[in-house]
Amino acid sequence: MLESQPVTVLGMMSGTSLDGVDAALLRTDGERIAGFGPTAYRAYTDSERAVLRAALGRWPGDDGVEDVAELVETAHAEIMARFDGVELAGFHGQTLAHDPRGRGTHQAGSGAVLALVAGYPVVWDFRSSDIQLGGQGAPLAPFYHFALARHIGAKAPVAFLNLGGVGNVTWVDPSRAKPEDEGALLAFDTGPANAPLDDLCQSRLGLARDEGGALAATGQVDADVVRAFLEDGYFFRMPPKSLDRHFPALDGAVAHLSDADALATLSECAAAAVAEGFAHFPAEPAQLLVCGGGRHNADLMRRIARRLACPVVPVESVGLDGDMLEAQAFAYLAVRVARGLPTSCPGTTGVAAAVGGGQVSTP
Ligand SMILES: Nc1ncnc2c1ncn2[C@@H]1O[C@H](COP(=O)(O)OP(=O)(O)OP(=O)(O)O)[C@@H](O)[C@H]1O
Ligand SMILES: CC(=O)N[C@H]1[C@@H]2OC[C@@H](O2)[C@@H](O)[C@@H]1O[C@H](C)C(=O)O
Repeated sequence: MLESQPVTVLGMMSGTSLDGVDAALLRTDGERIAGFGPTAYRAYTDSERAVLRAALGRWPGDDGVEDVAELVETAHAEIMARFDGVELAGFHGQTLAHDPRGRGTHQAGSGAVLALVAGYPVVWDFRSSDIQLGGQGAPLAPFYHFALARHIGAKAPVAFLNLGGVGNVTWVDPSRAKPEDEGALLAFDTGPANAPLDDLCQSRLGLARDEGGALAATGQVDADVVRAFLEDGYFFRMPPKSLDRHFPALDGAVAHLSDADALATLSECAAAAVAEGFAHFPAEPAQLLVCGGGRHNADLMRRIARRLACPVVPVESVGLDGDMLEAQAFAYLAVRVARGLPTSCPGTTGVAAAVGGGQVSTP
């Protein structure tokens, strides 16, 4: 176990949007944030992304999964080589499938391989033990959100929203001493966010995304589609709850619409899902701090803000880096795992009691 002194830890996240690997250095003792360090991004090439996309929904042992793991490890080894002075790393891996109450969760890539390549310990497989103990295995960033809320000096409850391929929110009461204390955190996945937008851009337009939401902003929302979407059972479940990247209720839902109308409608669905999530919060947050690539989508941000009473602002407004926050989260969680501290609790994943998830692999 590490001493309770800050260490220099590298966090790496390859998210459900399949855009690339984010990496960030953090100085932390796993409780307080002592400082932020350099960051790096390694985009997947079009052909790598096609391989990842084709592997979505696959489980360990399925055809081709070992090749995907190797692709993920190679991309991460490349980004690790760009950092000096790293004492420990947190490696999330690439989620290919997530079914917490069924087959479990599958993050491709081995931290044991990366520890050998890098020559320092790597913490990985963050989600399995939470699921084994009855939790959702996601979201895991909330313990880091708690540390951030205290780091920015929040005095009243605030909420973080990550707009990745999937959306997830964390309501934080910064007056509690520890993240696992009752009432400190409530977190869950809100619903699909950018993934359906990207998938539509890819399949209809051959584009990776709708830059800034420009095309969606010119479209008309089909309110019937949004209404039907909100009738999905997911929105009637009490949190904590988590999602796979694939949200079946949206399959074919906008097939009858023009490109612009389809994007506007999917964007409105993502915003409506966030607003539905707000209804579960114990109290209105002072502000909604948004991270993840979706905060660059002005159309989506406008739609979310229109549906909420509190200010909706990018995390940059409180001095944080919204593109690297999840990578930092896995750096922070890695130190917690190394120190034997919990990384999830009933309020974040629904696990029966606070638990630390993750394996530590040494070179
Ligand atoms: N300028 C932009 N305009 C529109 N969308 C954008 C922009 N920049 C990023 N995005 C979208 O943000 C997403 C990437 O965000 P991010 O890297 O936070 O997601 P992720 O970490 O892969 O996903 P998750 O958090 O679900 O694991 C992509 O879906 C991309 O289309
Ligand atoms: C299984 C999985 O990879 N889930 C991701 C995904 O992307 C966003 C949302 O769904 C969240 O639950 C989670 O990632 C973040 C980093 C988390 O665990 O907090």
